[in-house]
Amino acid sequence: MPIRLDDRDACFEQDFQNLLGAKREVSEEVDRVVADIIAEVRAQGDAALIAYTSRFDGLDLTPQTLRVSEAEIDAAVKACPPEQLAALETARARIEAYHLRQKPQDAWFTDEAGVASGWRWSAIEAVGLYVPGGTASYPSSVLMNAVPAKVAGVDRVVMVAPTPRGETNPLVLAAARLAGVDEVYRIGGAQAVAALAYGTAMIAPVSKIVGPGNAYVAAAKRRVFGQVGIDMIAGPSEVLVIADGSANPDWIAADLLAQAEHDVSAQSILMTDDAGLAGEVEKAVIGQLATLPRAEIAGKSWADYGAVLLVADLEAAIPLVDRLAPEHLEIMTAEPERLAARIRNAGAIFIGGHTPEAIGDYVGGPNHVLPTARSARFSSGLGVLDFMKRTSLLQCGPEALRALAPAAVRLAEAEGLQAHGRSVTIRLNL
Ligand SMILES: NC(=O)c1ccc[n+]([C@@H]2O[C@H](COP(=O)([O-])OP(=O)(O)OC[C@H]3O[C@@H](n4cnc5c(N)ncnc54)[C@H](O)[C@@H]3O)[C@@H](O)[C@H]2O)c1
Ligand SMILES: N[C@H](CO)Cc1c[nH]c[nH+]1
Ligand SMILES: [Zn+2]
Repeated sequence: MPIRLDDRDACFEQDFQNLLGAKREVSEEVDRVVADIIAEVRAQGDAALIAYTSRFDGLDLTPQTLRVSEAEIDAAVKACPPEQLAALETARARIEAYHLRQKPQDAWFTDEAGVASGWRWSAIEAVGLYVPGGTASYPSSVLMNAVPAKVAGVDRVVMVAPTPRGETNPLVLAAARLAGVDEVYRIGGAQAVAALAYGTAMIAPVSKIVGPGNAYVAAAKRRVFGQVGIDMIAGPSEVLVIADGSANPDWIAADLLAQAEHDVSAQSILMTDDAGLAGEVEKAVIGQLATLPRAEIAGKSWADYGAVLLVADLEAAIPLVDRLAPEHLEIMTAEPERLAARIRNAGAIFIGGHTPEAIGDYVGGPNHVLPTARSARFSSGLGVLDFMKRTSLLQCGPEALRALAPAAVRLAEAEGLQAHGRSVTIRLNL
């Protein structure tokens, strides 16, 4: 059973802190394993990739078969049912339209001192996309990673995705083709992250790695940060549903399970001011679990990490939501917009009972790669800006330089940096 907390109980604050502190993805053991894997890939390159893929994914590869060939992608596209390809194209077009609006503007202006300045955005040259594939395959995550990369103008988009026992969902490859991915490798886990970061004989390194994955992937991204950029920590999925008595308990249960079925480490939480609704949702979860093919995963996630939080009133829920900083927040209350406007920390907000998070997973338009493990306090979902960087620009003519020089020279003196001062004054014949 999931834990139940009530903000009217004396022990609530302690129990809530325990909930916040529960480690679902970063264990020292996982981190130790990941450190060894990264070291091994750096030392042994493709041989290590092949050995780990055999061990963790049950797939025997050679250096030549690490990469998925264009012919295999052609065959995969042909193997996909047309209605699945059409759904994929619907999703791609909607994701592209949403992300096109995120494209940033360059700027160039001259101020009152006659100094011209501004900034210019440019795409990162080579980016690695991690597409999870351990217990489920994610064509939708291919689109969510690759479409904004292409909108940003990334030259080389490299995708890695594990294929346990060599079984590939053809729609994953079709999505890669549709979104314009340039290279696809059938590797996953920490070893794939290490290969993207450091390169091997067969895989040229990239400058940034993005995308979600399990605890091993999240730990590896943390470890390679600095060698390459990373987007965020997008680990095991989470949903927090805030609901009042007006909400439908069956809908809530379905949404809690939709997240729980991702991973035994996923987390689904219900927060409500209605104890009757809480009980009905718990009952509905048990009923719906019985009919789910992934009941084992979803049931374990719900039992180990699920939670039902009772609050005296919904006003009290707002600071608790901000402290939880969930990946996904669903609001099913009488006035969901009012509550949504007051939340600061959430990766994505789904407003009203007719906006299930699953619509956002596939075809809503916004990105489904979102910060987990409370990192929505300081980071955002994947977007076009993650694939770009900003260069600042500055230009002075003789008059502008003369206008700025005195303050610059004084600051150089204050910092004891003579050469700095001279590099200004030498241009002014002072
Ligand atoms: N936040 C998001 O945007 C988002 C989106 C989609 C999926 N997800 C999450 O992505 C995750 C997908 O997980 P997954 O496991 O299905 O696929 P995955 O691709 O993330 O991980 C599979 C890999 O994990 C490695 N691994 C497994 N057990 C290992 C072990 N004992 N030691 C070392 N390495 C090991 C293997 O290399 C394997 O290839 C889920 O947690 C899901 O919730 C998150
Ligand atoms: N809910 C996941 C993000 O946490 C994304 C996803 C992909 N497919 C289904 N769901
Ligand atoms: Zn999902």
